[in-house]
Amino acid sequence: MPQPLTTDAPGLSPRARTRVLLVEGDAASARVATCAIATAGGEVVATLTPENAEAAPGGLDVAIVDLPGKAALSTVDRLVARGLTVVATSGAGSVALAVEAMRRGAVDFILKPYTPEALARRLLPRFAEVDAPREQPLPAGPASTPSGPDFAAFVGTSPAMRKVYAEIERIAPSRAPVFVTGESGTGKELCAEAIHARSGRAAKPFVALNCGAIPRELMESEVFGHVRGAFTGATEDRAGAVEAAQGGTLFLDEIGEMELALQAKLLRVLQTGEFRRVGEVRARQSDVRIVCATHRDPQAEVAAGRFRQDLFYRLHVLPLALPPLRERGSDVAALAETFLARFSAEEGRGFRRIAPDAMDLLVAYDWPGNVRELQNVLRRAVVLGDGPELTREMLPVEITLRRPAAGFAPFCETDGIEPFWITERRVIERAVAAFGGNTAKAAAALEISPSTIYRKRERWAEAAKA
Ligand SMILES: Nc1ncnc2c1ncn2[C@@H]1O[C@H](COP(=O)(O)OP(=O)(O)OP(=O)(O)O)[C@@H](O)[C@H]1O
Repeated sequence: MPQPLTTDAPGLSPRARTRVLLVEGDAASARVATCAIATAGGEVVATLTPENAEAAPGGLDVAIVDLPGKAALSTVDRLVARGLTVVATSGAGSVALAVEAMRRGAVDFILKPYTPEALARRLLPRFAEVDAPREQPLPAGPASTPSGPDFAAFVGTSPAMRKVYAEIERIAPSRAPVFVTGESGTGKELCAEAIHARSGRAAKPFVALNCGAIPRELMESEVFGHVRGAFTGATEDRAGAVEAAQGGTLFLDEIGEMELALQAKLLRVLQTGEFRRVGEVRARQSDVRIVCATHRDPQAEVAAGRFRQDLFYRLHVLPLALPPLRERGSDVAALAETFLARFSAEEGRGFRRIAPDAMDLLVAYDWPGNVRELQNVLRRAVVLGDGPELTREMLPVEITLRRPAAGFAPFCETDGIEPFWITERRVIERAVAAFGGNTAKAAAALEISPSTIYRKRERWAEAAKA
């Protein structure tokens, strides 16, 4: 009889944590999911591959089941029949499979690839449901305990973010579309999740599609589904994200990357609720709330002819602008401490605090890649170093170069010299801020084209992600 690959984690009280079965054939995904389960307050009792899922032990609360193909649906059936709360996961392009899993009793599905943080956020309410009287768990581990989120999954109490939280509360109950703008990594997806969770649709699916990450030729099928024979490789009928999100919320990230022809079809959904699977004659009726997001200036995209004006006005009913991290003051420190504690627990390191001079550098840095960049900096420091203190030497050079070190000679020849891209970025960001975030006006004042600014920003954000 096949044996579980992993058994009870030592030192965890089985009564205190949600007992989870992980059915996952891919070792890398299993590692990410295990981190996420611990962060959300669960305990992986067994990790099984889909082939040996029959070996699941008793006493489980939740099963997280990857669906590599149709055959795995029978595992969902068996686990649902055993009374487990089943959460399905699947790779891109498997939306139809996930829809079928939900029809068979799975309570949620989560598209891969996921980060540990994103998966943990989705699992947390499910774990809370199976053990309602239990207190909301905090990440386990040796690091200092983070204070937890301040609103939904957001950390931060700066005036700029309090305004965002109040707006989310106000707009969540409406059925109208929401248009979220903000630089890359500011938390636009988190925002969409918070809106969904506070809406009357919270019990229905939240489906996120990143239009920038899906190959153009597959996009229509991912959004609307297709029928068998619609194109080469379409061997069966498949539902798309609109159907998967039926009754719930569809989050379209990087909406500006959607082709104009597809934008017209989305407009029709917004006007009449109608859509067609690719290759299908009859129209279907949808009931989804659309939240979309872009890191670009949408008005400039409309002006440049890349975004349909009629669609823009249909979507831009409830606009929500997320401030860049550099405008959130002390949130940087709160976020850094939260991430240090979280990553230290996940990576089994003993970090407990950030040295004051390292914290000064973090707060002074202007974070072009925003919260995601801060996360990456902390993750890298935790993985490469060890505690108890995170010191300035553990920070990357673009952060430590920001200011001369204490005791730096006042007239040293190299004083104030920095890499060209840092100077360039400062000039551009200052111009954009001076024109209230209007990239087109900032570009005109700098006598460069707006696309140069977009390209450079993308490069800085990519560098921050690397
Ligand atoms: N205020 C916050 N508190 C805690 N975590 C945050 C906060 N804002 C963002 N994050 C985290 O930072 C990461 C980036 O956030 P998210 O994906 O929502 O950004 P985004 O604006 O959608 O980025 P992109 O434009 O690149 O798609 C995620 O892991 C998210 O959980």
